[in-house]
Amino acid sequence: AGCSRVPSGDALARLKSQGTVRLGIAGEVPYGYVDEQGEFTGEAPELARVIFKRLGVDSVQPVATDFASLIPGLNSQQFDVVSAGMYINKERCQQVIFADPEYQMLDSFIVRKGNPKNLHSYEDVVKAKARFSTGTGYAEIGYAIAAGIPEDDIVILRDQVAGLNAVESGRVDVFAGTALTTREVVKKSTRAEATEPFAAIVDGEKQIDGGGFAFRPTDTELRDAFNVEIHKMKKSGELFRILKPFGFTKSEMTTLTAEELCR
Ligand SMILES: CC1=N[C@H](C(=O)O)[C@@H](O)CN1
Repeated sequence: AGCSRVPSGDALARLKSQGTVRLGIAGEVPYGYVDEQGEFTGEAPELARVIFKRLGVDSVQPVATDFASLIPGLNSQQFDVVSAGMYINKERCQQVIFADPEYQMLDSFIVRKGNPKNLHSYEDVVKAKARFSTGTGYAEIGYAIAAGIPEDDIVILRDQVAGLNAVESGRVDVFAGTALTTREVVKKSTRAEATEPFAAIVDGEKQIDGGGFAFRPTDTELRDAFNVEIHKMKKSGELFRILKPFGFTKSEMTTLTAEELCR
């Protein structure tokens, strides 16, 4: 305020003086979304509310975009953090920095009821020559390619709701997403179901993903302050209490670190 100056590198001081932090979300239940009452919620925004308050930033403000635009939107200042449960991986770590993950997760498919093509893995999709889809910018694109699904055959959809519609209408056989995303979105459907969660296989290794908050590469102090809080919440059990109402299980809590997931 007034003539006091906040150094551009000090994101936390800037957010404190503004009193609000803008959270990038992708309209994905239960990670970050606006609910039927018009309330902004999700595991990541609810976690952000608690942590930023402790850091001295009182309010959070949503900025909705599609998943593929989260990293570009962060780096072009459209919001201050990505609050969408984004999987931490090597490619993304070259563009943003991550807090340690708040959860770990497997993948799953949305398929037609009864799973007529018997699809339980990316390898099954290849064998059955099934029509495969996933979301724009999703990590699952890479898992499909790693399993041998031709890149040109992958149908890229806006989000999991578009995915459900495409499966229900028979336009595609499968939509891949996080196990939690698929199990949430099929709740509204009588014509589609989610498969059991499974691990994608990349370079012969089973993939366990960890999702966390992303920050601009210059905002290391903000990221570090956020990490201090998240570690305290892991220790006390508060993290699981916040995530549980969004459908997370104990087995989806994690000790993985951003550092190891970035490798
Ligand atoms: C929470 C989430 N994670 C995956 C990813 O990070 O690419 C995608 O499935 C999109 N949504």
